[in-house]
Amino acid sequence: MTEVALTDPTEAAQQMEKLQLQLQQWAKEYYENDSPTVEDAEYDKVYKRLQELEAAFPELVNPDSITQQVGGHKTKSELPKVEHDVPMLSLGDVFSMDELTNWMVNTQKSFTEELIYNAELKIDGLAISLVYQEGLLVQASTRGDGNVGEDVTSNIKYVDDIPKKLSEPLSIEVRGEIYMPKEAFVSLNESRERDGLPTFANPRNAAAGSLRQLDPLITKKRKLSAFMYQVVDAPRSLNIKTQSELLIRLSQLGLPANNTNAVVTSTTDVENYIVSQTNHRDSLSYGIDGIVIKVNNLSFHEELGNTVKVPKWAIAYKFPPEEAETIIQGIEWT
Ligand SMILES: NC(=O)c1c(N)nc(OC2CCCC2)nc1O[C@@H]1CCC[C@@H]1O
Repeated sequence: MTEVALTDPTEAAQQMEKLQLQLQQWAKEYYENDSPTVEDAEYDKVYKRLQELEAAFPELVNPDSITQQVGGHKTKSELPKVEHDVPMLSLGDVFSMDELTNWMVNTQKSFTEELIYNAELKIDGLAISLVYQEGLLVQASTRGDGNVGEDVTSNIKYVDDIPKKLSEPLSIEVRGEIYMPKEAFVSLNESRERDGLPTFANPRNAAAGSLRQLDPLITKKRKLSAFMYQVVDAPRSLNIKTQSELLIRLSQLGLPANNTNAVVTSTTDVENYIVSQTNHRDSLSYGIDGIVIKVNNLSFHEELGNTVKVPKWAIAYKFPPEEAETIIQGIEWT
């Protein structure tokens, strides 16, 4: 729509107030939920319109306007798109031991030999794909919708954990989770409070918001880390047979892999692992939102296959949402 040139200051003030509130709402969605409801282009258009009105009526500019905050507005991240040759799947969820047991019983049905599982912490971050050619990192991309993600190659070089060069000249695609350590999250939000900027709702959103930046120097200022847990077509590309071996191999290559996994067979083993890791959760320097149980034998992954969105050979046991400190704990028992 062509904007009508406003001449009446009262009308201009009302329009500026309306645009200001709209932009603040969109910025909040982007920062706090990492789930913007508008395309970047729409945000830019409204932002520019507010700037035009502020230029035409400088006496009406609101000092709290999003245009007046240093870096307050979103950097428009129209990152280039990357198509994933092998879709980056999500994970099916279960929320109780009963459901998890049912899943394990069902999965076992497809095999005569007793299945062995690899239990892993479910890192609360965002999934990433890293393409190495002859050992050199050539591309990094986010999962996106599973088929198309965003190219974050220029930002990933500021994630210290991720090597630019593997210890062997391998050409592989490695996948894992980018996360923001708990401490980095707290200090980032403290500095944003000080600067009057919107804070991030949780470390996962902070990691997503920090990685998916058009300006790599913003990513550079944010402390991001990573744990890798998959190599596409590992049996052929690495001659690896199990998930637990894969995690060891990733470390040997110089990639960050989480070593608190456990090779388990029975539901009792799984339950013991879940209980022990739940107790250990608060002492971790990073957020976890559950436990991932995977069939350890990689050749069975092909046999079990995937649905459109999730693998049939893995499941996520999700922790109950963290209770805010319950009142009881806050009461000084006399
Ligand atoms: N967040 C994690 O710690 C994690 C993990 N330890 N292992 C996997 O295995 C993948 C392999 C194929 C599908 C799931 N996925 C994880 O996170 C997923 C990635 C995308 C959605 C979940 O966050």
